[in-house]
Amino acid sequence: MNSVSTMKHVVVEPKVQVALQEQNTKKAVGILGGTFNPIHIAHLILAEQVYSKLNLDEIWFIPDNIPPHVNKKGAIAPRHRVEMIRLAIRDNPHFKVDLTEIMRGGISYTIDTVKELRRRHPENDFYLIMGGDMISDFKNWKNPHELASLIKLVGVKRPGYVQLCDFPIIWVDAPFMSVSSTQIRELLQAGNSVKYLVPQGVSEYITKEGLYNG
Ligand SMILES: Nc1ncnc2c1ncn2[C@@H]1O[C@H](COP(=O)(O)OP(=O)(O)OP(=O)(O)O)[C@@H](O)[C@H]1O
Ligand SMILES: O=C(O)c1ccc[n+]([C@@H]2O[C@H](COP(=O)([O-])O)[C@@H](O)[C@H]2O)c1
Repeated sequence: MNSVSTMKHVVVEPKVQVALQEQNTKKAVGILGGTFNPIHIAHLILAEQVYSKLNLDEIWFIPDNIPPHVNKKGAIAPRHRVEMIRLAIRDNPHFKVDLTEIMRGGISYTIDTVKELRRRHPENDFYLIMGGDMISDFKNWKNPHELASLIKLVGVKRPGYVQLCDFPIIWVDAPFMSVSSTQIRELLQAGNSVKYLVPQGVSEYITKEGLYNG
């Protein structure tokens, strides 16, 4: 007997039916926040691995306006970071860029973003994707307990970081990648190539706009 004919004999209460329908119609969206200064291959690879392994419908890249971390302030203008994300994801129909944080302005706290996204998109079920460095630091974020109660947390391990966290994390395996935006900025400042570390369109944009020159 196949599963479809088995299902015919299962009586599902109306309340449960609604819950099941809601579950099935909600779009599963992974959100990856970052400064993306600039976006690089590790961002793209980890996003694709999470998309595929958690069977999500979309991944939204959310560039921050002003990053909460003091040491991250002074990133290049949002318009350049957004354009580089657009160029990096243009061939991938399930990757999107979302401008919630840039439009809101000010310091980009994730709790504010998650609340705004849940209000504007009740049709979606959101998953917050974080690299291992973010996971280690998560307890120091603004309202971490409330945040963890509003969204599922997804972690991708990152070399050099202790992946300890008291919050429930869905860990997704991805190739261990030590690439970082810092490393790319340093290579560019020293006049070295970043070919293959960022998509070709991003590398061309950096050259055309003269970004990250020494
Ligand atoms: N190599 C990597 N492995 C796993 N996660 C990563 C990696 N690079 C970035 N991430 C994750 O991607 C998200 C956005 O990262 P972000 O834009 O800060 O890039 P970054 O490379 O960490 O930048 P920077 O070097 O400027 O600190 C964060 O959750 C971060 O942990
Ligand atoms: O909400 C917070 O308190 C908070 C503290 C640190 C980082 N974040 C978010 O984590 C993401 C990665 O941050 P960053 O600074 O490494 O680019 C980005 O979306 C930040 O807004 C959020």
